[in-house]
Amino acid sequence: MTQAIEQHDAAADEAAQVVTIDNYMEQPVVLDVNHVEKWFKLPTEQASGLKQAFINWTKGIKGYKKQQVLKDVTFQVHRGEFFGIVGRNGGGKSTLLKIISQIYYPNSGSVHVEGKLVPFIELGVGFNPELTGRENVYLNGALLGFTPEEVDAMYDDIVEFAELEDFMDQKLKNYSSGMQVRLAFSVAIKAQGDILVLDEVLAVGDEAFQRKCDDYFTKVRQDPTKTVILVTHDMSAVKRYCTRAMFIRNGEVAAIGDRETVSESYTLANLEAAQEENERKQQEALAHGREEYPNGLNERCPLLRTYGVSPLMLTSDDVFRFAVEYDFDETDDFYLAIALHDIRRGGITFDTGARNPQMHLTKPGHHTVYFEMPLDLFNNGEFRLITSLRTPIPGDDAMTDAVAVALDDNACTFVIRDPRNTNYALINNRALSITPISEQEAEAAAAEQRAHEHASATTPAQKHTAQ
Ligand SMILES: Nc1ncnc2c1ncn2[C@@H]1O[C@H](COP(=O)(O)OP(=O)(O)OP(=O)(O)O)[C@@H](O)[C@H]1O
Repeated sequence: MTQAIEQHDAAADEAAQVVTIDNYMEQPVVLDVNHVEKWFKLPTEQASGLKQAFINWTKGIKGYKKQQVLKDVTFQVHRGEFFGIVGRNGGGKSTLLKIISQIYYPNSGSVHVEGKLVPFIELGVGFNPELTGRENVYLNGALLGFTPEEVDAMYDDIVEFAELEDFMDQKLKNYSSGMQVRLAFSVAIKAQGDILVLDEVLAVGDEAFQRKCDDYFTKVRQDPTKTVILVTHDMSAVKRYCTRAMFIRNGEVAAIGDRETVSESYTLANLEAAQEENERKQQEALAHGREEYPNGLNERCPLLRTYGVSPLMLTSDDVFRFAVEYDFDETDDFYLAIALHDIRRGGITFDTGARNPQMHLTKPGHHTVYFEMPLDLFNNGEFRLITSLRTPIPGDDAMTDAVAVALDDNACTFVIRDPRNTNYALINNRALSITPISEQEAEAAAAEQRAHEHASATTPAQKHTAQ
């Protein structure tokens, strides 16, 4: 009995040490990034010879332009944290990881690392295709600063995790790319480092290996001595593992803090960027004419797009206002049909119907129409409005032809993020509630409903007779 209690206490102590958003500040800082700036010189005008170089110099032409990739990046990671870094392509995440891993040096600012850092940021670095799997493990171990004896001690573990027991004496060049990734990743995580730096590793390997990585991350998250810094585009990975996260946008820290807030800022930035990009493409197409039509559009209807007029991230209290821009010149009798697609849960949540009188359009040509939709029923989620332009089929009151559909970039995606919405259901608990009642209340209410049903089923004439 005493032993059982002791065991329980030990487990409780261990659990108490798991680093979370609430206690990470109590842990020592293991990565301190201070005002880091990084730029690259991109060549502009090549000097073809000494003479040209001299002429360029006299004219003050530098022959390169400075591309600033990181701007005043400052953050700290504490021991035991699982720290996520997110951002769009080209935002500077990999460059930051390379600076943290001392592959690049910053142009200004400083990085201080406490403990042994193991990077897994680019496949192939530290591996030689002409060597066997076994030799590569030792080579990589040496590059990470381990002695051959230390690699001996972890070798079996690495091979077992990679599930490559039968292949270790084959040359790496004969491995499939998935096998190479497995070996490299196994070395990185089984090497007994203090800080593991990973770039997009979740996107590699087959399903079974990913599950294994998933188990590993779940375990390492509970270990207060191991720190993980993970760059990913996968918001579900951020929400599953990370203590905290940081969003890097155009080389700057756009958001840092709890994983929900950061992944929301990232989602919003993506939605806004997609909408801006779509707008730009439309303008370009209108100015220069189209060579080919986007998915869903055609010569008859070269433009149909739905876009948010309201912000794209809203709460259940908001009303979402959006616009549908179209270009259709054939008839004065056509309709829009709008379907609301629930991206998170799947399926069409709502559909206006193909011949909704409110969606009847009468102006051919290039126009924009505006709509509003209250969101008070909905829970948190991501929703996409898919619009189609339809013409009635002559002689049929119900059927229509879909002339064009606003899909992909032409559809509009918005998200509802309301801190009051806590469950997964589509309809929020202010729109619909399920409340516990007693058996007596249930029986009494049901009896009343039955009596009411009976009374309304009885015709007035019968009622009269009964009286
Ligand atoms: N060695 C280099 N020389 C010149 N420019 C570079 C170099 N490395 C990165 N860049 C530039 O720096 C910018 C940031 O790149 P980086 O790879 O850090 O972004 P990222 O956020 O990791 O993107 P992704 O998600 O696509 O991996 C890009 O514009 C890239 O072209």
